[in-house]
Amino acid sequence: MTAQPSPELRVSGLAHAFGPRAVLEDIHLHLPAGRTLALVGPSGSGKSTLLHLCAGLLTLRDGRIANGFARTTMLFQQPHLLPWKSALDNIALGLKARGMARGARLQAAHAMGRAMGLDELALAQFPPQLSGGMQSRVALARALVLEPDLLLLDEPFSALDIGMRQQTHRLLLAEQQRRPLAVLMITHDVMEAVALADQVLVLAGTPARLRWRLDLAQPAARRDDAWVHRQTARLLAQPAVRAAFDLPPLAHGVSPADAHSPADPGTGVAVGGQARIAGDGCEVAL
Ligand SMILES: Nc1ncnc2c1ncn2[C@@H]1O[C@H](COP(=O)(O)OP(=O)(O)OP(=O)(O)O)[C@@H](O)[C@H]1O
Repeated sequence: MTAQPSPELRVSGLAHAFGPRAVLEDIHLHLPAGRTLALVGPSGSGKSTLLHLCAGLLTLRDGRIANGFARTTMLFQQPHLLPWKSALDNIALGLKARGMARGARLQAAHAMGRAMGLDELALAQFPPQLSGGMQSRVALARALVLEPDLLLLDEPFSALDIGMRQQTHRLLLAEQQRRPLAVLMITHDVMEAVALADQVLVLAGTPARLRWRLDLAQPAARRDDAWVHRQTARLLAQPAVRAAFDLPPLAHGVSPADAHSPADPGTGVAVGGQARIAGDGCEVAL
């Protein structure tokens, strides 16, 4: 018997335009099962457009998107909960749409809601009675209860405070430890990308292209705040990344090596150009 190949999402040579306006150009990415890929970039650089193309919500103009995952679910910035249904019923909605019997779907929704840190009271309440953080958890539970193997995240944690955001990150990572869930996320928060992702891609320009790729080998569950701060500082010290975000060059004498972590230096690569990585002994030219 031959083993089934592991599913993956592969984007090759993607380009997109809205009318005459070219938005994305020459985009390549690869997301295997169980991994997390984060897209960061300035506002208007096409992150949502790329995510929506991967979700099949927009028609691809050029290039190829091969999504080998069987179940893809997308989580939006707004929780989009039904206000007249309890949190529990909101979590169970997708299962209902799948035709699962009421008893079974409520049981599965209850277990996922509890795993997402929602107590009995919260599960019985209606969305307007819940805090923004709890609403986000309900939305995450509603997505995860469908057991997607690819989760597309369109900044769903952006409205959360830092503590709530970190708790939600832990819940997501716990789910990824349970099963090989692949995550493609976009975020404005470079630190969030570095905290969660195995690979960070920086998108910028008009039309936007991938400008930098950072591979992080340290498992996300083992990254602490200090590690995340160091890696983020190191990423933001790269001239190509600074240019992407329109940040001024660093003052002379400040080196990305200052943020070097011997435990896991990560590997940064300028996409489509020469890359010279200071401080980690890794030099890659594409
Ligand atoms: N449906 C649309 N029709 C026309 N132009 C669009 C449409 N959707 C997005 N755009 C334009 O495409 C560009 C990329 O938008 P997109 O929302 O993908 O960027 P983004 O990086 O996600 O931005 P942000 O970080 O602000 O959410 C922007 O200039 C935007 O105005």
